[in-house]
Amino acid sequence: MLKLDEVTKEFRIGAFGGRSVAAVRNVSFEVVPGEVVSLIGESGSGKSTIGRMILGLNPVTSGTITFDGRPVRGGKQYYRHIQGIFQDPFSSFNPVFKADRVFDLIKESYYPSVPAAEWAGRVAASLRDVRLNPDQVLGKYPHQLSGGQLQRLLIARALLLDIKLLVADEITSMLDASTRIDVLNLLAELKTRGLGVLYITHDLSLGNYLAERTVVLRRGSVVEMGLTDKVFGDPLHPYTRELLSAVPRLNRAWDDATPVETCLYHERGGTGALLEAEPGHLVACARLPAC
Ligand SMILES: Nc1ncnc2c1ncn2[C@@H]1O[C@H](COP(=O)(O)OP(=O)(O)OP(=O)(O)O)[C@@H](O)[C@H]1O
Repeated sequence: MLKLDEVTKEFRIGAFGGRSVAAVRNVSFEVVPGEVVSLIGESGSGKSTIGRMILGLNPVTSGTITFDGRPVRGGKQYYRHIQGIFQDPFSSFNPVFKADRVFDLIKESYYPSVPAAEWAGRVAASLRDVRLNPDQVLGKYPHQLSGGQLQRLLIARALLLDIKLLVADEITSMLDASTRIDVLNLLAELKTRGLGVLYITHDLSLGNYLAERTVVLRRGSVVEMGLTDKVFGDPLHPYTRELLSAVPRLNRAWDDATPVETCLYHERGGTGALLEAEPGHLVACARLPAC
């Protein structure tokens, strides 16, 4: 369904754009229908940049991103199948309009000929799908709804389309613990309907809870990926181990703590490409500059 092949993103920086910074380097992975893939890594590792490229909001510098075999192109038809939901639900709503205007916009763009009564029925069904009571959320302004309700409203909006892939970028990080679990359970339920989810998070426990497969990103490069059970149960890259064992410590950054001398592959002539440690479990050499 979604395939990233050697995707690199460089941003021009500096006063006249004279320098560039590589935010994402040679990243390849796939998301298939009915699967949650979690993309994890510390702040600045390139997770959101990948999400934005998939959503057609940032162009790739090199490599390809394809959806059902076709390159990402943005536009109405693309967004019929792929939707993104972001960390701060309030930023997705215009505070001067009622929150349910997001449904009107979908109707105007995609279903102009659907009669109003039928559309109201579809909206109500979609809200119930995300366990919202239409009577409690329709007709309200964004500030009258909670963050969790707004996130679910956005998922309900996506469900009104013929959605196949949801890019969920830190969508639970602003929610309280119980609402977070509700939204995660909702995502878990959606995948049973065949939806693919790219779940972007820096919170390892949430990725573990939800995802069939996990991609670990460090400084724009994939350092390890595979079945979540394998990556979490038998982490091979020192950075993954450090992430998994990390208890926040005020005076110590992850980078300082990463022991690169324990790389399993360097002595075997690792080239920077991911090596298959066991079927479906890939890991990078930890001593190479890209790591
Ligand atoms: N428009 C931009 N121009 C220049 N640099 C950018 C731009 N967007 C992102 N970057 C840089 O790219 C790198 C990756 O950023 P990105 O937002 O993808 O990281 P992230 O893993 O999502 O971080 P966080 O978890 O904090 O959101 C960072 O170094 C960031 O400063």
